[in-house]
Amino acid sequence: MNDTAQQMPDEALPADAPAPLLTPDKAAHEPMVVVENLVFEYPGKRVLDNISFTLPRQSITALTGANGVGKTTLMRCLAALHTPFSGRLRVAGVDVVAAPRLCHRRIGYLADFFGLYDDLTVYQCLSHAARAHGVREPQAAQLCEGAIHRLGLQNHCNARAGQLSRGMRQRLAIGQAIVHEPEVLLLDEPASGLDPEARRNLSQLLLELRDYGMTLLVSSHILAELEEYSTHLLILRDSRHIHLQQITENDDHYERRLRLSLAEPRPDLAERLAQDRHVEGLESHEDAVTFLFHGGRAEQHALLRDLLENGFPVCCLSEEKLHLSDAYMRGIRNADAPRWSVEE
Ligand SMILES: Nc1ncnc2c1ncn2[C@@H]1O[C@H](COP(=O)(O)OP(=O)(O)OP(=O)(O)O)[C@@H](O)[C@H]1O
Repeated sequence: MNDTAQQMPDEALPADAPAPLLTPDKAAHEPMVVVENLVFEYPGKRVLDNISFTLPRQSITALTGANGVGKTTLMRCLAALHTPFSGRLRVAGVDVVAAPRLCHRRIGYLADFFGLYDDLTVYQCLSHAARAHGVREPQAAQLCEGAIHRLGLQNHCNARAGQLSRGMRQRLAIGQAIVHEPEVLLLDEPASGLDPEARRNLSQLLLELRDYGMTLLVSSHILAELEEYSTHLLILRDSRHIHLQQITENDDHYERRLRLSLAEPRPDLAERLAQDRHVEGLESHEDAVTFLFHGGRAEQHALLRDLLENGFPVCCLSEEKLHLSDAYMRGIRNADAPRWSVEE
């Protein structure tokens, strides 16, 4: 589908128009998700008040925040299931408010409490979902086969949904959300109720979908699990404040925690490090110091060179894994941050 078609309101979309297939290179200049000044209200209650952010293509963003802050509401707005009071929402190049049906074809959405047709087989569930997204034969059969393969459901095709385990039901529900090969996948608490092995499989699956070209937004309260696959962290702090942070390396500049140890102790080490503007959150340990470093490889090299030139006997400078819970606590606490804060 070309860009002109993307701008068409839903009235111009034939009911039986085939669903668009994943085209990762389309409209590559625009972020995959663009939210500008989003306002949403339930009767008498404003839940989202002027929220703005963008999500890059092929990212996996962990959406988190306190219970009741509005994560599900935000997802439902993005999925064109809630109509905002005001604001601009574009997903995969589509204006969500002007063209919700077209948007549904570009998006896969898994609700926090999803239902399945328990009497249908796995294959029938997927086939029904594909057709509901406007896909016709023979493409529907091809897409069902693709989803079955991608989700490892080969041995369950003829099983009824009602007979599946919790983990397999979750897989099938994700299969229904991706069968039409959407560009954006929204998953609301996808890991709830899954055992550790099923969670690990889910993490692997989400990474594979990202590698396949999808952009994912995943809400969860379980930060350790989000950490396994997320590239970005989106914290809804309250109805008016949202914080976006890149948490894995996809270019040279990203926040990392470094550990530095010396061959012999130097009492002036902390003071020296604190002079570097890229260094923050210094902590002294028995045999090392750790700190957050906001800079690229060149800045890290400059820091090391400076220490060596000033006679610090550096014996090790290594990177520690940055825990999502640290990033979350800093993002949540950062009350002085602007309403839309971004950290890269
Ligand atoms: N249909 C509704 N009518 C009125 N208020 C609602 C409705 N749905 C949700 N709310 C309220 O809107 C706020 C945001 O709810 P939402 O479900 O989006 O939060 P959440 O961050 O997803 O919560 P949780 O982490 O508990 O799943 C809550 O205060 C909730 O009570």
